[in-house]
Amino acid sequence: MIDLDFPTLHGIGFKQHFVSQLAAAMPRHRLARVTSVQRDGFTLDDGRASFPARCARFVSTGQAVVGDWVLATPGQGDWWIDCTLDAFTRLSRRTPSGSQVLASNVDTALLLMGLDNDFNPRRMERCIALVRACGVEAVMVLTKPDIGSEVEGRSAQLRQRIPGDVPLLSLIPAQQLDTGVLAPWLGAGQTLVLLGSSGVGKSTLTNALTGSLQATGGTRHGDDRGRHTTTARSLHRCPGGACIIDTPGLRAWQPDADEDALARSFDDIAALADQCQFRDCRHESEPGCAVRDVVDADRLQNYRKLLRELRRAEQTALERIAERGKWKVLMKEAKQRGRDKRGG
Ligand SMILES: Nc1nc2c(ncn2[C@@H]2O[C@H](COP(=O)(O)OP(=O)(O)OP(=O)(O)O)[C@@H](O)[C@H]2O)c(=O)[nH]1
Ligand SMILES: [Zn+2]
Repeated sequence: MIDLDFPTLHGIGFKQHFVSQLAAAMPRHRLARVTSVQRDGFTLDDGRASFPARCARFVSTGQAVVGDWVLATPGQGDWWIDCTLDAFTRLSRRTPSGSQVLASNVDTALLLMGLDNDFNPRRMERCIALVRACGVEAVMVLTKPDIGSEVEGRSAQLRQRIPGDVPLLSLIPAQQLDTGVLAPWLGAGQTLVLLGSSGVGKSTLTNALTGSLQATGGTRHGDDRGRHTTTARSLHRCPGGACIIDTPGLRAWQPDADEDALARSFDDIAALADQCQFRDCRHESEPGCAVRDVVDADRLQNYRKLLRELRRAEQTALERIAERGKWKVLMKEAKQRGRDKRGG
């Protein structure tokens, strides 16, 4: 077992959860957290100092991501990561080739969306589903209230659409007074990740909360899109003892969820569906539907779309081929019927 300096480690997000995994740790081991990942190495922080490290040959480089806790040993003038501790949350998204872990050991995700042209309730619903499927608390943060349009209408529209237990805040990331509303999530030992499109204000908010100086960028004229100023994820410490993970703007938000996890982000639909006249109601044109007239039509459509994507992603390549084959047969039969009709 190694000596653990709890107050120091707590300042960089260490939790009781990891203690049982340290039974086999050797005195030569240094316990530290990954604060950034480069092509050929990592930056670690043990609460006292930040230092570079590399992955020991038997540990795969992709294994440790920002937010992970690792055990490193010294050797040949470098620090080497021996193992990664099991995380209590792994924030991931689905990608065409499987899934990608964005950050580890995160308590809260601040989902930033601009009240300018960035505003997009469907994307926010996706984002909430993605975060909740990973067991991370979602908090919605609307930025650019000073330059956005229809600010009040848009905020009210979102409040109506997103699950009631997701807090919704609005702030200007650069203003100290504004960022005070985030205090409930910034307790010592907490880790937050900032997610949102490029240019929405993630790095500006990181700077305001940590007092550090991340590069920030402007937005493009005309469409308010960002310039992808941040290119890698990185973990920063706040003076109050919380950690913030800044991320580059994401374009694709594919929840890495199963149907149950997705349904939990749309639990208003599931609850109402219990009252539909037909148990297999698709909430389209069936009589006695309890969902259609109550749930926002666009929200319902978005849920269906997410469900379709998820089912498709869960299909194996063979199932997809079989499905295509089934369609081909059906099309052929339909064509034949057409020909028969014309012929006879
Ligand atoms: N007026 C106004 N400008 C803002 C607000 N939030 C962010 N900005 C500006 O928007 C620009 C982009 O902000 P960043 O913090 O770099 O955005 P980002 O989300 O980190 O962008 P990427 O690093 O590209 O992912 C900067 O010029 C900020 O000053 C806001 O609430 N109001
Ligand atoms: Zn129905």
